[in-house]
Amino acid sequence: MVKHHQHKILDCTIRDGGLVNDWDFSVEFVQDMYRGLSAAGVEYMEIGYKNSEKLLKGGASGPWRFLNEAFLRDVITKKTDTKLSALVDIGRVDERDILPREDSLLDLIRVACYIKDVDKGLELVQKFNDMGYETSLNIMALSHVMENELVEAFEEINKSSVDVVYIVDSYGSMAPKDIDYLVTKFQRLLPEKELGLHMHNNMQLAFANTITGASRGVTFLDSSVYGMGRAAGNCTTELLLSYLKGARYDIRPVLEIIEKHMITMREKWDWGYLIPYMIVGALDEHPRTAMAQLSSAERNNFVDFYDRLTSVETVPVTKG
Ligand SMILES: C[C@H](O)CC(=O)C(=O)O
Repeated sequence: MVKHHQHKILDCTIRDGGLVNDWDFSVEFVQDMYRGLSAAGVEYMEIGYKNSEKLLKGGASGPWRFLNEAFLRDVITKKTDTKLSALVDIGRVDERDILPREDSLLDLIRVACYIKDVDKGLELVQKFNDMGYETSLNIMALSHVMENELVEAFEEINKSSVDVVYIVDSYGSMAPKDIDYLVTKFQRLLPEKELGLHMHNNMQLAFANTITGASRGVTFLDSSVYGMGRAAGNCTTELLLSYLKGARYDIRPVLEIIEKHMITMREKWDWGYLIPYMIVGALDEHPRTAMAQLSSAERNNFVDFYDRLTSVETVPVTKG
């Protein structure tokens, strides 16, 4: 078994799960989630996005997409040892919306970016660090990143103040051998940074990938309760808690959240093991086509969907 004490579980159900249901979570659910994760010993809960409504052509989304500090104080009336984090996207966050850490309930701000925007991501990181926050840089879609792009990014990251650098498998296409390879590379080239893993479950490997990273010394481990996250979802919090065990963790409060809230949610919204998500994971592609397929009348025409994605006319041109 992996020693648990160096790891920090970061549960991102509200943030990543919000991509499934347009952040249609009740306050009661989020409060139960925070209480349950705290009782379970989970170190961080990501309570949403801190993007700016002004910078996004919104649609109707719940408040967890554009977190507001006053609202947050009404929801989280008693802060526990479980720290709170929020995610921001490059170009979608208005830094003026972010209070200094001492005036905020948030502890950690995570900056999501693609490899081409690492410089912009690090500028934001610097600002948030200066405001007193813990920070992470989450490099998305790593399965599409070229070696030379990574090496260039590492040079900038090494010079930066970022605390944690995340390996993100946005397309859920990675396997444990890829995690081995990437973690070894990140550890060698970013010796002073803590590492994190955010895995999607298209190939049903998110848990295997996460514990592979944990056994290699990755400290920040993302998960979501009942795997609720975009498309095939994430490594599940309950599996991670059971596997890492130790005195600090207790799975029971998380089972309570699932029983009370998430069985009905799973009936209402699609996430998890669905064939179109498996297909895009196997093809190492963004899940948007699978999400569109599942919202259409042809949702179960798997063969046609597969043929469309693999026919020569529709195969995207790859770089290099
Ligand atoms: C940066 C986040 O981890 C974004 C995300 O969920 C992704 O899969 O990409």
